[in-house]
Amino acid sequence: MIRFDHVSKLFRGQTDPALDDVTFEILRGEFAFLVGASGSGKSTVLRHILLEEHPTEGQVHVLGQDLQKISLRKVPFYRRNVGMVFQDFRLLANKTVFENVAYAQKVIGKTRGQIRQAVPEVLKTVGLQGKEDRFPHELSGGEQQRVAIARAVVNKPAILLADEPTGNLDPATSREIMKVLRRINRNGTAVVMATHDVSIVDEAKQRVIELDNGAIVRDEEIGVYTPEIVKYEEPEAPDVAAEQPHRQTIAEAMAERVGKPDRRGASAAVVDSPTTRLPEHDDDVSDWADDEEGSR
Ligand SMILES: Nc1ncnc2c1ncn2[C@@H]1O[C@H](COP(=O)(O)OP(=O)(O)OP(=O)(O)O)[C@@H](O)[C@H]1O
Repeated sequence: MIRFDHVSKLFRGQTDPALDDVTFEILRGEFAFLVGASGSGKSTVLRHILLEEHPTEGQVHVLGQDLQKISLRKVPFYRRNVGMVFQDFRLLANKTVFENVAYAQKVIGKTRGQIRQAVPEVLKTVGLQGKEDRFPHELSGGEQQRVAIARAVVNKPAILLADEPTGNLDPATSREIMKVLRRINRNGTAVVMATHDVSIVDEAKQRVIELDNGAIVRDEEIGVYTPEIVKYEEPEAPDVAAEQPHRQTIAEAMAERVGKPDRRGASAAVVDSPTTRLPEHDDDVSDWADDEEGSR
């Protein structure tokens, strides 16, 4: 559905690439987080998917199309498949909730009847029923973001891109917005979300792709924001006794002197000796156990 093949991006006038040999694939209906420090390249990845940037090297395929081959004329049609939400909502201040969402339908030529059906439906999905006539300044931040999400998905795009959608919201409101995004994802829309929100990522248990200086350094099917650092542990002290070369016991030395009896005889002869070593074979161990028992 979304495939980056060795994508590098060097912005004009820059010496370091914003994307450095980035390769990944996001499947239909997947939910993936993009994480990484500020400037690591998350927004640049999203802007490539939205066809706002072109790679310096490599290819981006979305919905089976090589984006480099889409003619300028077809870009608006392509973008209907990709909804986008931002940290700062970007609503039209002089339009109501209904009008903000309806606008996305109007520009692609939907009829009034279609709009009258689709807008209330999507406002219900994002939990804004009853607030159709409010203006953005009459809404909380979380509600404004719900409007922005409704506007982004009203045309039923296959992909929803979200660039820090919870960046301006408190933790409880962020969680609510996450629920809305998960609901949209469950309805079949792939969601790619760039975020710095540690608890949102940790709680979601979804795919996590981490960028560092434009390169992918981690891609986990079910990831967290920061993987646990593996603690360094001192290696266990070696088992000195086990590593010592075989030292002849008194019994063995005596046995050697009087001819060569079997090992059982030798062991049995020195059962109380403090210098006796444990026998090396299983049959010898059971013999030892019997002898120990008997000597107590
Ligand atoms: N239009 C541009 N011209 C030049 N450099 C740019 C441009 N857009 C982005 N960059 C640079 O590319 C790098 C990646 O930026 P990007 O915005 O993708 O990072 P990010 O991970 O989204 O950061 P943040 O978390 O702060 O949003 C940065 O070094 C940035 O300065």
